[in-house]
Amino acid sequence: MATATEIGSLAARNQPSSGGDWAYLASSRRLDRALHGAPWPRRKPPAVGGGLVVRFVNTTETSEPAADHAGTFNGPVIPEMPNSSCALPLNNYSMEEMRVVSNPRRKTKIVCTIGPSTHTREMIWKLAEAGMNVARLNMSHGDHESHQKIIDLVKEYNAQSKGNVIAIMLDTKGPEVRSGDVPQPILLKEGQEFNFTIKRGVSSEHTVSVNYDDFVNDVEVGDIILVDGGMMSLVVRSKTVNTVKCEVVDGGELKSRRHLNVRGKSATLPSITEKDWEDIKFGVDNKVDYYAVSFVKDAKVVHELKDYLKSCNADIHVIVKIESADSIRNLHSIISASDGAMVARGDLGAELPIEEVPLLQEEIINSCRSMEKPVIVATNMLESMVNHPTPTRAEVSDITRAVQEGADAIMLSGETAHGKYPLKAVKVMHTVALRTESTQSTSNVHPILTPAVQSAAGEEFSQSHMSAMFASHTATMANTIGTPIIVFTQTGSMAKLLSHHRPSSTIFAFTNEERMKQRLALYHGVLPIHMKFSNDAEETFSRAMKCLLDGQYLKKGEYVTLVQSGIRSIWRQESTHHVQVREVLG
Ligand SMILES: Nc1ncnc2c1ncn2[C@@H]1O[C@H](COP(=O)(O)OP(=O)(O)O)[C@@H](O)[C@H]1O
Ligand SMILES: C=C(OP(=O)(O)O)C(=O)O
Repeated sequence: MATATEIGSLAARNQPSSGGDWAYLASSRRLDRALHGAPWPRRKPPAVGGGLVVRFVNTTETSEPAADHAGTFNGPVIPEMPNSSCALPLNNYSMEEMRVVSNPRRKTKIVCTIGPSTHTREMIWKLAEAGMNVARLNMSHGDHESHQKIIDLVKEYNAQSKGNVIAIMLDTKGPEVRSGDVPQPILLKEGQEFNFTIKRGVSSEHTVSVNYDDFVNDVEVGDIILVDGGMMSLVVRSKTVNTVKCEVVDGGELKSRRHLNVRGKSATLPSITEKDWEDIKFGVDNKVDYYAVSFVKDAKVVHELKDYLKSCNADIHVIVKIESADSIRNLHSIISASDGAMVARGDLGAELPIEEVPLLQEEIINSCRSMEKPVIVATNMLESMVNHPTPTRAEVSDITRAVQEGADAIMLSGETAHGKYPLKAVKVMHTVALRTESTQSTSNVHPILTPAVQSAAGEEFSQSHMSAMFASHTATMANTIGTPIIVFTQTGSMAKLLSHHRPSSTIFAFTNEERMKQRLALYHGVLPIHMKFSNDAEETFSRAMKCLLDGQYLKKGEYVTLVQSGIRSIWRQESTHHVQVREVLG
């Protein structure tokens, strides 16, 4: 174990970067060379993480289907070491990724919606290697058979890869209103009359079905109907028993199953519909990791779902989608009842004025952060990449903003579900997130102190107060001395708490629960690793160190912060929490 003197000298050698990586690059002739294609000079990385590291990297190209030619980002997963009980992915970087990074591992996680462009074995593997951390199944599309195939493929990937892990998120359709299926897109022209009917199966030049029987009752003459969050819009001119007659305001191509929102109104449907309950049962049967619950109006529905899950002994976490005026009104209670939230900007920006969306995004992220819940920013992040191989600069800024605001994860929807360039989209997301994170030195990442930590002083200390305090201090200490954190967890609780405090280096979360490894894939900065725990603490620690050394995540002589804590005590007899700084021995 490192002595106090050793730790002191460690801190002195590792000042956090202050000027930012770009400032360093820009002031250097290396920028010239980078722009003109000359090779980068090799530079010795500092002995311990925390300072700037110029990585010299190899070009990695993989063969891609169709139009998409992205390189791998998480790198190939190394085969299991003969003498090691775990294996980890190596970080291989493509030429385009050559840049100054202070930490080569991305902390912000990437959620990919799986659809027709990506539902094959080959594409799921490639998405995983390109940086996908969570696979999202949107139950608004496809059937149980097609979703089952995707779940089986992700599980097969997880079983094979060992070093990498993909969590599965089932997104409920919810009480959303959609137009029906159309054999081919219907062209809507500004000024023309167009009708929505509650009769099923209608699709003509002038009329399409709506999947919601009360649609005619809910809308009024003068209401604005938004298609696909405003890509097209219509004004209601009159109604009959079955039909809403409109005039097209902004035209476009109406495809199958498009979102319909009435500006300023929520549908009067229950948050969890009959179809949702069937899909939820399907999720229980398949042991998915997360539900993303659409159109949550209040905390009651979250409690109802959680009670149901408890009754079937299902350990599935509930992410609430914040996408309606009602969910904003009840934001605090909804998030507090949940296990995390998604800023579902598509419907949010249709129900509420679009200029509110960025402000609400920040508010939702801050609410989640203050309640120690993970938060996902979703929708349109790289929308132009559905059809184009490169993003708009505004989209790049959008990713940067979500990362700077502290989101745990950022999400791709159509980009990976039905886009032409799914792998390139993941690659862009990865690169932009990584670059943004590289500018976030410890000095500008302020952990949000939770009420538990803030109120702990002077109050009676509960176990959860103690854990929150402990995580906060551990993260601060690891930042100060510039060490990675190794945590041993059965319930995931201490890994999540540490993630909440956003330490500057990776949190290696060792768990003996396969399920926990999958769940932790969503959390900011956490690299989950499954490993059998021994009854002997020392034996387990050295297995973990060996595993990280084999995976080249640690080097001999480096220091690590090693944490034992959490709800269920492992190995500890007298202390409730335990942190040590250790030197990695070869
Ligand atoms: N499982 C699926 N099967 C078929 N198409 C899908 C599937 N998942 C997503 N898509 C397609 O990708 C698009 C974007 O995905 P997403 O944002 O999740 O859906 P939406 O915008 O319709 O809510 C969908 O509109 C749909 O065209
Ligand atoms: C993510 C969203 O929901 P969905 O894609 O399920 O409609 C959204 O509305 O932004």
